[in-house]
Amino acid sequence: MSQAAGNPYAAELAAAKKAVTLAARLCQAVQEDILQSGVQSKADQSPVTVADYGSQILVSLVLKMEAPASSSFSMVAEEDSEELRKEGAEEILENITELVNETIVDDGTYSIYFSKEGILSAIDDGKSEGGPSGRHWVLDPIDGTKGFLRGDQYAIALALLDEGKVVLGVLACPNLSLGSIGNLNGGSSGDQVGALFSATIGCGAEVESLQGSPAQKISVCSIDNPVEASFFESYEGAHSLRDLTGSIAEILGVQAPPVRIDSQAKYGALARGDGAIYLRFPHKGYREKIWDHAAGSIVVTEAGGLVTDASGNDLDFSKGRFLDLDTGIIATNKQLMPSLLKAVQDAIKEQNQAASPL
Ligand SMILES: Nc1ncnc2c1ncn2[C@@H]1O[C@H](COP(=O)(O)O)[C@@H](OP(=O)(O)O)[C@H]1O
Ligand SMILES: [Mg+2]
Ligand SMILES: [Mg+2]
Ligand SMILES: [Mg+2]
Repeated sequence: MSQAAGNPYAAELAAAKKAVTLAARLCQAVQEDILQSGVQSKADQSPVTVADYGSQILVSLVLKMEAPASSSFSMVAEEDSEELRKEGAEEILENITELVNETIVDDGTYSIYFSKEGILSAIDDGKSEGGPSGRHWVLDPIDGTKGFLRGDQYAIALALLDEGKVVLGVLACPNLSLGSIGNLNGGSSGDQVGALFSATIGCGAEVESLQGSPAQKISVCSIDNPVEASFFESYEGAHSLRDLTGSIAEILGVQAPPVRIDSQAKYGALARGDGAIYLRFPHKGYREKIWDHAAGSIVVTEAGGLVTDASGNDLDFSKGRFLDLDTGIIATNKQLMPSLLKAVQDAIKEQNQAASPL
């Protein structure tokens, strides 16, 4: 049964899929011709490209045009216009404007033209604070910008929060193969690239090709012996503590080396059973943002998996732009979660003892 049947969020799901598919087209065009000159540094020194901004504008445009306006539009998104309003940013603003207008014309659905001022204000559509009441779209226009710049994995990640809960998520992964990327479920369409994952609460998770193919139900792997498991983690060493993830894997008895890829493509791959575990342990003091996990986590939970913090608590997306947790995030299937949680606690204890021996 497809997610469309009996899905209370069917219209929103259709709008979300259309939005990330159009944004993916823009991102692919930019990645093919990476505009190094178009890479900006944000105040926290993280990279942002014309494609991050362009993707954010296209997603908000499509959602405003297509999603039913049951209440006023609210979106919690990663990018804002601050850097683009600064002196010296004229050229990049010009590039974004051109890129967005060209993508809209090529697509042909909308007769809309953005001025530069229109571009700036469309980016700021994403300034909502979210929270526990009402509906809020949650967008990461390019998750894994570092992977995007390297020509590797990235995702356009869009979710819908309803009364503080994630009720829908879509993940466009333009560089992810439709076949398995792990060694667990030996996919058959390995050469085809461009995956679109989607999930709605209570309706399961699916994957289809970004080019448009019938959606197929997906589910997490059924491994219950950690020795047979493999785990995903960030490609970027700075995004997760590898000493800790290494000792968790060792305690569990995981034999396979970690699969390191960028972005929420990790959640998508986990949801279709390419690997069994996802570990993410940022350095102390790092605050996780809701757009880095909202879409990915519902894709995994609707595929039958679990996503929790390091103590086993559900992630709480109702607290605003940040996730309120100070440990890490782990995801796996229901069979492995108890032993994973124990291994996480043991590894953290070991690490704390090593840091302050009696
Ligand atoms: N020091 C850090 N620790 C953990 N995550 C970080 C980080 N610095 C940046 N990030 C986040 O890691 C995301 C990428 O995750 P991954 O490592 O799984 O590819 C980034 O998303 P963006 O690329 O959207 O900025 C960013 O939000
Ligand atoms: Mg970023
Ligand atoms: Mg991100
Ligand atoms: Mg991003």
